[in-house]
Amino acid sequence: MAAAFLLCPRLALPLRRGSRLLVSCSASASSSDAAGGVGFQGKVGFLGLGIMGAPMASNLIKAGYDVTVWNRTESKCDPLLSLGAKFESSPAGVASSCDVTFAMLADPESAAEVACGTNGAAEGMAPGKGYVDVSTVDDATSKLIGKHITRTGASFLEAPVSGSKKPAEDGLLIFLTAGDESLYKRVAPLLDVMGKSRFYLGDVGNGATMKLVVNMVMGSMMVSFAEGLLLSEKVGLDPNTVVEVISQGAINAPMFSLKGPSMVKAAYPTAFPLKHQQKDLRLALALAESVSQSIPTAAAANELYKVAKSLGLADHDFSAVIEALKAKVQSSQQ
Ligand SMILES: NC(=O)C1=CN([C@@H]2O[C@H](COP(=O)(O)OP(=O)(O)OC[C@H]3O[C@@H](n4cnc5c(N)ncnc54)[C@H](OP(=O)(O)O)[C@@H]3O)[C@@H](O)[C@H]2O)C=CC1
Ligand SMILES: O=CCCC(=O)O
Repeated sequence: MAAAFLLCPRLALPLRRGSRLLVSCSASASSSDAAGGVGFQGKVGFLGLGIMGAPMASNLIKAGYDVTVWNRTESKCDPLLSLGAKFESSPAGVASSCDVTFAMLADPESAAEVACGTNGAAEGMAPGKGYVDVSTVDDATSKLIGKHITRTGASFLEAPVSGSKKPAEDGLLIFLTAGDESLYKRVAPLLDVMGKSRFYLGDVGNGATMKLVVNMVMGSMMVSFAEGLLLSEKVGLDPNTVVEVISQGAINAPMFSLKGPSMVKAAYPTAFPLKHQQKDLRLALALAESVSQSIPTAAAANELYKVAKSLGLADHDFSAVIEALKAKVQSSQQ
């Protein structure tokens, strides 16, 4: 059914328009966007300048937007300020001085604190403004944040992202949005600066849930890959060849080709911190529990990420989970 597909110009891939999903893709911030709007007019706030937030905000500044930033550790604002960003000393200050404010925080606790706490973004919100939370959280947290924002008269959109540090730097993220559809359309030009595609998934909670499902799969895939690399070494194969063979076959995934060579060298330069992957598995397990769904593979993977954290690897890349497997092998040999 040719009519069911859109062609994404940046990917040259067919994208399916499902009955509930609106999948859009557009090439630049200033061009007309696929939702029918024009480039975003107004001031943009950005809260949370970690591995993901810093390059996302940086891309907005480079695209010519008027961006105001805040980060708990203030010094992380400096590189953005040298690119031309403005600074506010609290999330409330950013929200009150901007038309739309994005937030990219570590976890449910920090996302809720920054949005709803003292001097939080909600204190600076008002009718006509928008809040877009791009952090990975659970649906209950997203709904809580949405409630605090919308009771000020402002609009709320959740928009967690697929894609890691490099796609964030390259403006190639995938946005999983849900919530206020008119805010979605309004910020589409901004999403298109930071990403290569965007999904609108309906009610608040659907974006958060979609993100957890995707990261649950990713966390388990990484553990399985790590097991394969270790097993190959144990039986006398070259794990580099395993990476190469996998890259040419049906189970090829960019993640394996990207992380495999450094995993073989026991190097884990952080793109996606292991502590965040474990957080996502923990949240996915709670999600599964809420609907009495069994996810035994993800549960086993979660245990390994917990072991890796206890080994001091929380801030390493999540591929460092292979070290938890190595530790298990060592302890079983003693
Ligand atoms: N890295 C990745 O590949 C991806 C990450 N994500 C998700 O995006 C989010 C951010 O990830 P990432 O940038 O990697 O994480 P980082 O750990 O690099 O950054 C976390 C950010 O949250 C802030 N923060 C943490 N705790 C608090 C708090 N209590 N109050 C205020 N601010 C706080 C940090 O501030 P400070 O600088 O002061 O510590 C920092 O700005 C997470 O939800 C993650 O799961 C999604 C897709 C990919
Ligand atoms: O949440 C992190 C996702 C990382 C990725 O999609 O590569």
